[in-house]
Amino acid sequence: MVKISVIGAGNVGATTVQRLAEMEFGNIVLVDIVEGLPQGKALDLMQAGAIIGYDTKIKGSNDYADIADSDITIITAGAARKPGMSRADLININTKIMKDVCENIKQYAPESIVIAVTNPLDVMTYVALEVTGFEPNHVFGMSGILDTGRFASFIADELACSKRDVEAMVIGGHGDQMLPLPQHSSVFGTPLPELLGEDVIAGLVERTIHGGAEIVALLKQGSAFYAPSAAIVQMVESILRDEKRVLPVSAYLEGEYGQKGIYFGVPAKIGCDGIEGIIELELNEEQKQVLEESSASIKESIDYLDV
Ligand SMILES: NC(=O)c1ccc[n+]([C@@H]2O[C@H](COP(=O)([O-])OP(=O)(O)OC[C@H]3O[C@@H](n4cnc5c(N)ncnc54)[C@H](O)[C@@H]3O)[C@@H](O)[C@H]2O)c1
Ligand SMILES: O=C(O)C[C@H](O)C(=O)O
Repeated sequence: MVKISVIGAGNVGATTVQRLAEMEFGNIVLVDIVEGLPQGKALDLMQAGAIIGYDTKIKGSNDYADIADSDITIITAGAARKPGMSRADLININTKIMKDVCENIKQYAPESIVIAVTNPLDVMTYVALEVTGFEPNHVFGMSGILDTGRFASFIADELACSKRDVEAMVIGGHGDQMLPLPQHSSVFGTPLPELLGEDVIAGLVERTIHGGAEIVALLKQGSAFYAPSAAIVQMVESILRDEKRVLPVSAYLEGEYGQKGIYFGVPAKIGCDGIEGIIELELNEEQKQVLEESSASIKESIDYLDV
């Protein structure tokens, strides 16, 4: 039986468990440091199964021994930003949490594929790699599917078309220097620049880049979790069903896109062995420059880390 563990029973963690339970992929363990929180949410989600009609077993726990033999471990533990903060402002508090979580994953679930979600995403995924010592293709981060989903949603709204017919692409770091790619985005095969004017596209790009902050400002407390959990589940599905879908994820680069030794959002083939290939897209000079700036800020944060 497949086993998935979700660390962090907050907004992203609990919503992810809800979606996973409804998909009936396998047994789920939900871990948090707050006593009673994962147990209470697990019980509630188990009871929902009797109404919705799923038999997924969900265990809430404060004990990492319960994640033993997990096939996939998803890390959502950590602080979310408040209005006015950048994701990078979370680096100190969340590095400490990631270290604790990843030491436990290394001890109890050494064969597991790790999906990091905690922000600042690309840097926290690097912490997960360093602390677990797992193979880089088994440690990667969720961000690009979310950013791409936001871009696709804004494109669909602008064109008054179905989101299902929009293919969008966003690469780079999960921060203010992420790079939405209009020429690699299309609606039913027609590239975006043939459908919308430059100014309109620029507006959609800008809104995508600040999509997370827009929600943080509206919520006033916490950050997005419905779209993030949907993105996590898409990654889990591609792994467990060995779909080999090409999805934008934060992957460890070893020369691709001219980058080495950092996690960066790129399209990657996701299957039962985790990241099974990285796809390099054609970029113009201006886009290459944005990627350089984005990677430079990630490298700076990595140099500052104490791991
Ligand atoms: N990568 C992305 O695209 C993306 C999207 C959304 C949220 N996030 C990030 O995900 C993280 C969680 O967001 P959220 O909205 O669920 O926050 P939340 O505050 O609702 O939940 C976080 C949970 O982590 C738990 N936690 C803290 N330290 C822990 C530890 N050492 N072990 C286990 N659990 C611990 C807390 O008790 C809390 O229940 C944040 O860092 C947020 O910025 C990333
Ligand atoms: O914006 C945040 O802080 C959370 C997440 O990274 C997001 O993009 O929604």
